[in-house]
Amino acid sequence: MNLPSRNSRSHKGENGKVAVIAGSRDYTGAPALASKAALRTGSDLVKTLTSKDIQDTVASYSPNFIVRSYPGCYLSPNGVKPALELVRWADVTLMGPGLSKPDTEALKQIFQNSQTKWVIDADGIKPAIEVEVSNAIFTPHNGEVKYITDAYGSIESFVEQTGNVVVEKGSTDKIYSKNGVKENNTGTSAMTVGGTGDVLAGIIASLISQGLELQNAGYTGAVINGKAGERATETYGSGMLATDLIENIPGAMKNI
Ligand SMILES: NC(=O)C1=CN([C@@H]2O[C@H](COP(=O)(O)OP(=O)(O)OC[C@H]3O[C@@H](n4cnc5c(N)ncnc54)[C@H](O)[C@@H]3O)[C@@H](O)[C@H]2O)[C@@H](O)CC1
Ligand SMILES: Nc1ncnc2c1ncn2[C@@H]1O[C@H](COP(=O)(O)OP(=O)(O)O)[C@@H](O)[C@H]1O
Ligand SMILES: [Mg+2]
Repeated sequence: MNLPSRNSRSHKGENGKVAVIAGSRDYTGAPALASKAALRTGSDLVKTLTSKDIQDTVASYSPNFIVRSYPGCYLSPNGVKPALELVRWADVTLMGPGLSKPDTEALKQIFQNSQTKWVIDADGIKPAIEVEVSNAIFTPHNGEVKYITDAYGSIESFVEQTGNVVVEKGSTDKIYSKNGVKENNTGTSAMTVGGTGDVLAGIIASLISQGLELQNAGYTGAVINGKAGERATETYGSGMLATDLIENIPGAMKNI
């Protein structure tokens, strides 16, 4: 499995710049979980864009975070400009975790006015499909897959027609791309705890920011997430939290 490599003469930002557009009044954890997971996977810089009402809350979770905001409690039209600026800065943008009730038109405008690589999760999935976003990895759980199958009949025809990659999450993750389907069986049932999908999305975004191709980032990310979950379950059993999983990402990466 090829992981990102770091040369000794790299400078700040060279090992990946990730934008995370996530969170809302309803979910303050998701942006932090995804952002910290991206840093722990090795990206140099992660900038998190969220709603003003939770900006200080998210920033308070770690001095490693760079948190920007748009006015209000949910993504709305006045979030489009800051989002487009952040997308231009980043190597890859993660869109979706915790957005809850984003203004769909604003979300679509961000997708349609950006040329970048995307990781699209949770509340970003349905709008992204509706505007036919490309150059993207989608990370639906079993409930969110319906947005893809309702629109394209099957995940296989979605990836065939769009060239996108899909990580269908579950006890066995299935990674679909034009080259077929790969399975990941790592992980434990303790990973059904809330937030492990937000973590996976951050891991995958980080791997893309460090140079991995979409399909490889999807599969490698799922393996890292599962291995980190196994390590955290050894310590905490079914009391494992998504934050415990994040702290086990570096150890998991060393052993795959
Ligand atoms: N600490 C936090 O801030 C967290 C924020 N989260 C955010 O919460 C929002 C909703 O997340 P979820 O969709 O997980 O939670 P929900 O409970 O809102 O699930 C949405 C729908 O999907 C179904 N569903 C959920 N998980 C499923 C699965 N594995 N298989 C089949 N159906 C499933 C549910 O029954 C429901 O109908 C997302 O934006 C997510 O990013 C979650 O990741 C949990 C942690
Ligand atoms: N039984 C299980 N065994 C291993 N991994 C699991 C199991 N159930 C869920 N997962 C993993 O947990 C994560 C769940 O993602 P998701 O439902 O989006 O969580 P959340 O939205 O709460 O962050 C996925 O990475 C999935 O692979
Ligand atoms: Mg999720």
